[in-house]
Amino acid sequence: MKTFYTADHHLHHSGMELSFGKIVETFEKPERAEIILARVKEVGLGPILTPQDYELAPIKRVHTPDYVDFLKGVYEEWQAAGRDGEVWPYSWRHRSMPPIDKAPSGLDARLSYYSFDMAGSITATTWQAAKRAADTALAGADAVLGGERTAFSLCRPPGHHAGRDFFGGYCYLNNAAIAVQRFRDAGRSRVAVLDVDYHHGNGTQEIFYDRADVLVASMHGDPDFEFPFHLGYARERGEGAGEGFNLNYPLPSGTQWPEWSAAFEDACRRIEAFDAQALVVSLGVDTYKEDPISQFKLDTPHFSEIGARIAALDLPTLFVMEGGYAIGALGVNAVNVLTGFEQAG
Ligand SMILES: NCCCCCC(=O)NO
Ligand SMILES: [Zn+2]
Repeated sequence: MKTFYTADHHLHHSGMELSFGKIVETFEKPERAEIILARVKEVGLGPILTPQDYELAPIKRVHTPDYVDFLKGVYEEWQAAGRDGEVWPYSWRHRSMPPIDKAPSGLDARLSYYSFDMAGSITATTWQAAKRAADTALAGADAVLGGERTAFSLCRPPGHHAGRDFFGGYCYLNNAAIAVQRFRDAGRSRVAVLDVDYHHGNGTQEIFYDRADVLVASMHGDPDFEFPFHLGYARERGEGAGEGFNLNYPLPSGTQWPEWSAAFEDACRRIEAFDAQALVVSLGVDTYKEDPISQFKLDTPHFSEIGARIAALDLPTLFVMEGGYAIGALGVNAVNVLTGFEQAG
């Protein structure tokens, strides 16, 4: 299996985050990608390739031009406003407030307009890192389009919380969604997304919510207790032409393999029925029992089983790295999915 990776991910590193009331070192740190890369090398998964620069067109097939322009330029605006350090939004619209349909002009107002939380900041080089993560996903998609049965896009920063025009949850560009659109633009008429990350992929849901050509399935911590809180319920099944093509499997805190795998199996069967021509897996491994910010109880061998079951879908498959923060087990757990896939033959 080919792995696509770029050291440019080091260009993004938020200096802190607010976690359970304390200011801590961010859990989404560069070390994560290095640990996974080391494990890829250790098991001899296959070639490790640097993605080319795909420029902006494929990104703008998913994200709005105004949002892309905002992400590219906001750090410079921040500096021009006489500010130093990192760019942080700090206020968001409440459900009682009248909606607005275009971006305000003020810097802080636009920061709020184009985000939904302050899990991660925007540094001087975050845009470059996020853009290169999107390149990494595109390179993986092109490898699969070029005939590879599967590929691994070791993306960092992750992407599944980023919507058409908003960042949050450590995500700025939706790498998986950009890959999905790449498959669609190459003529794969139906593409499935299987999001196995512990958190609901709210961004991916939002991007494809009104579309019947992309089936999105996600099993995750129930939003009643878990980030991103505001959506991810089973009742959210898509809208318009997309009705029935969004599948949420919210699960309770403490979920163990039997319950998690039952939801996963149902999602796999729905993907089989969808008759997709390609599959994008949002590969988060924060479902692991010792993940510091998550509440599921999967164990390391289970990740191999996940990979084997995905292989049984018998689809051209792109794995796109999302979350996972248990530094000691992150590499083994993530790569177990990939070796589990390959060993299933
Ligand atoms: N305290 C912010 C938590 C962000 C969740 C990140 C993640 O792993 N999403 O999949
Ligand atoms: Zn996650």
